[in-house]
Amino acid sequence: MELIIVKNQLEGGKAGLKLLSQAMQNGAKTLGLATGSTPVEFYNQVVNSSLDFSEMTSVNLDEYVGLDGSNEQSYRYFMNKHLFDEKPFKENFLPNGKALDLDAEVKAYDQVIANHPIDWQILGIGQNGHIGFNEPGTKETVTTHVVDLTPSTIKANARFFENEAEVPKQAISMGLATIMKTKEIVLMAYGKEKAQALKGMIEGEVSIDLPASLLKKHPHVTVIADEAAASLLNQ
Ligand SMILES: N[C@@H]1[C@@H](O)[C@H](O)[C@@H](COP(=O)(O)O)O[C@@H]1O
Repeated sequence: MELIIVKNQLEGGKAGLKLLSQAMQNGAKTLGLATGSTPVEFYNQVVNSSLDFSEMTSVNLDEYVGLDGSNEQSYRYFMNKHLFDEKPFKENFLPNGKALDLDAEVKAYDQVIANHPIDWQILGIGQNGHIGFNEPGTKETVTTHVVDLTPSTIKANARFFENEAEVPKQAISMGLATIMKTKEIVLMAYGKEKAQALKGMIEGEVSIDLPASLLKKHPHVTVIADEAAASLLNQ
């Protein structure tokens, strides 16, 4: 696991863009994308770059159950706004949060990923160490699945909604096994709220109590952290 410490999110976005450009030069065709506040500056950098995505495919990590793409809090809406409207891809996949049959939807999404193996995956990290929406205690072997969000994640994500009661209680998320299969991972962490999770991930034992720690077993992970997120590290 390689660690790049940057001054702030802007520098982190630039570092991420550099890694993405290299991956695309090396033939990456399918990008695994993430939402949340963490990758916003990275997407800004991408939008302002000369990179061309017209032959690229994207597969997103997750989506809230019950929200469709016209809902401003949906991850589809977020991705359109921050990236896809500005940089058209050949195709963009996200789980369908409005699917009537969620079992069928998770199977269909696994098939999408099987058809488009992810070359380069971007990740944020939850304050409790979740990646995607794989909360502590999730099985390491899961692929796409429906998740009951933990109270702490609902609370953390409430800032994007009018109030906490509006936050969906479930999401569809790529599983840990899916994430571990991606060829290259870039995880970004910014702010002191992420310092504890980052320390646990980098310096702690591999444990499902902190899902991001599994990434230690992945052969190609780069962590981009700002000074606040890296402030508890022993170095
Ligand atoms: N499902 C998303 C994750 O993909 C994201 O990495 C994390 C951190 O969010 P933020 O970047 O806003 O801190 O929480 C959300 O719950």
